Amino acid sequence: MCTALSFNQFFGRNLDYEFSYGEQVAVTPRNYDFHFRHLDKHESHYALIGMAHVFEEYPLYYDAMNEKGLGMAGLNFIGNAKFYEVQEAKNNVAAFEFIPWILSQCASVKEARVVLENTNVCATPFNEQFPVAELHYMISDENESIVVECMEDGMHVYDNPTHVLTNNPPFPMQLFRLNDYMYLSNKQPENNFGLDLTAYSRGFGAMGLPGDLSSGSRFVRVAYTRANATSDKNDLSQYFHIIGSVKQQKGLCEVEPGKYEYTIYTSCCDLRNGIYYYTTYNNHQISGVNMFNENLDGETLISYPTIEEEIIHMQN
Ligand SMILES: C[C@H](CCC(=O)NCCS(=O)(=O)O)[C@H]1CC[C@H]2[C@@H]3CC[C@@H]4C[C@H](O)CC[C@]4(C)[C@H]3C[C@H](O)[C@]12C
Repeated sequence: MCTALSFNQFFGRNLDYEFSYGEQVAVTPRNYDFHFRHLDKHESHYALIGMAHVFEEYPLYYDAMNEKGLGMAGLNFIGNAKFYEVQEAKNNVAAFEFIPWILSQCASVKEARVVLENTNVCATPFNEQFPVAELHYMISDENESIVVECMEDGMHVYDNPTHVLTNNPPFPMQLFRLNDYMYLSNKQPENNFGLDLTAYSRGFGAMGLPGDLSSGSRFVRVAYTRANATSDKNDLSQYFHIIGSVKQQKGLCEVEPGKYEYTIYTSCCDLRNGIYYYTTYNNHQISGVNMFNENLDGETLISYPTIEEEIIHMQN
């Protein structure tokens, strides 16, 4: 399972899975040619930074942002995602090209909405080794988030006032479930029993907040956490705490005998400053790659391997 989060200028996700495809922080400069499969288009575009599986110098992005401060992440949407046949009147974009397509030309969610109207996301696989991944997407800038779900009955674009996304079921059902939890509160509850009862510890107001790892429960938990989290000059730290409310510890979700889904990495794009921060399961220290420290006018991909070993700052 995965979770995406946008919190003020910070945007990113937990990547939860039972194995890693081998990913790197990849910077795509403005003159890199994406060779869009169904489009005859090679022009200079916005530069991108994000987490990608790099295959023969091509970045298969999982989540990324561009130099204008727009972010986009793909999360599993198994059994519900459906991509389409090539359609003449539209811009045909393979599902694996969807993140580059949006981020290379849109500076805001508002602009992305316009481009989406004319986009047909196609079921063209990258190659035989990588069949089409069944994903849905969150797109955010500093102010707004939307969710894009390509399904049997067409492409849906939803406003996302929660600024979070998990996996199944479809987004409107996730949102509806919040109705069941509107009583959750950061304050102590009132006693409605007419009996002599006491709230004998702090934190009673959120009793009933789902604690399990299912997608629907993570949605409620992270939406509640984000809705109540305070914001100050330490928002980067706060971002990691909010998304940390739904991280997956190895061993808690067995997907086949002896194989466990866990949070492989957590990313955090600083949309204002072009810095891609991340932590990995075994390295709690935040690492960062600043796209503006690279030559963004180049043509070749720049990538940094993720740091997987714990780095501890010893003080004596
Ligand atoms: C497995 C991940 C989702 C994790 C998740 O959501 N876990 C919930 C589990 S649960 O389903 O809810 O139980 C997803 C997220 C992004 C994906 C890559 C996107 C680029 C590329 C697209 C190609 O077409 C196929 C290969 C490719 C490298 C993809 C591999 C894999 O598919 C990635 C990593």
